[in-house]
Amino acid sequence: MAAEALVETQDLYFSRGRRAVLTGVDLRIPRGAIVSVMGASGGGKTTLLNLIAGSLTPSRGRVMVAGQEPTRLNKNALYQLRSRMGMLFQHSALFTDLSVFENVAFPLRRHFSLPDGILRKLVLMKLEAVGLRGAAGFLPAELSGGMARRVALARAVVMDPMLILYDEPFTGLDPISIGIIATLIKRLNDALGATSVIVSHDVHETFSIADYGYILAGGRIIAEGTPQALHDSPSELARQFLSGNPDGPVPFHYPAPCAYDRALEMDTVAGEER
Ligand SMILES: Nc1ncnc2c1ncn2[C@@H]1O[C@H](COP(=O)(O)OP(=O)(O)OP(=O)(O)O)[C@@H](O)[C@H]1O
Repeated sequence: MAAEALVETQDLYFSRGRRAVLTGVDLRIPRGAIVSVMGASGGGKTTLLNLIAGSLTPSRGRVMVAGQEPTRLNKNALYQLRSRMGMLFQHSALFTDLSVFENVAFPLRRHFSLPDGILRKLVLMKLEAVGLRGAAGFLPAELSGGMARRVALARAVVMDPMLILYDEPFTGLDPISIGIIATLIKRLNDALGATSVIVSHDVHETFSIADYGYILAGGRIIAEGTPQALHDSPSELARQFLSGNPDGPVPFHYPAPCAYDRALEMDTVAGEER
């Protein structure tokens, strides 16, 4: 991973109230790469994407995107930086009362005032790239889940972003649609000369397109490397996650805060004594 980093986090901490979500995350995402972030549910992956997008502010440490710290930028500069990022979330989040064409056109209309002909060409080009030019006039309700995800992908890349953030892009899709989305992520990253970060639980599909991966657990990175190196990782946690094994270092029970746990125990004891 010698290429220049487009995204870098250094000693990144983030807390929600008294709960530490990220505790010292160092991550490096080279320009042009597809990098996956995996880990157990609640491990802070979406939080990490939000920190990269500048929607959350680190409690400590920093996030650099294209040499800038998003949360130190003024409103205008952050808006400019965000306009160079595309985001795709698991629920596709299409505007239900807008056509497929208008959904994809939305970011362009918001940021630029383009002549109709150019706007039309840009939107249809992206719909063509995801194989849905023929569905331009449909409403989201007329699309299958896989088609809706492809429209959301076209919308995420309509501004030719330098960075594309994917949060669970495969969730809820059938195997064929998952394969199509994975292929499109790779193809679009290469065609646009972009950089992609994929948060996903789908190890097989994500590793089929990722150049490098990180595994988050307990707020830290516990393993990193190429997909092959991660499969061979000596970390028991990493192996448990990648194999989906219910038995291992990741506990089944969500840890209750100590005071609450003690209070529950005392309640039970008191109840038994009565
Ligand atoms: N808006 C919020 N307010 C309070 N706590 C939150 C909020 N969003 C997330 N959290 C907490 O932050 C922690 C990390 O959440 P996050 O969504 O980043 O995890 P994740 O790794 O993406 O999980 P998953 O794989 O289940 O989507 C969790 O403990 C979650 O309960």
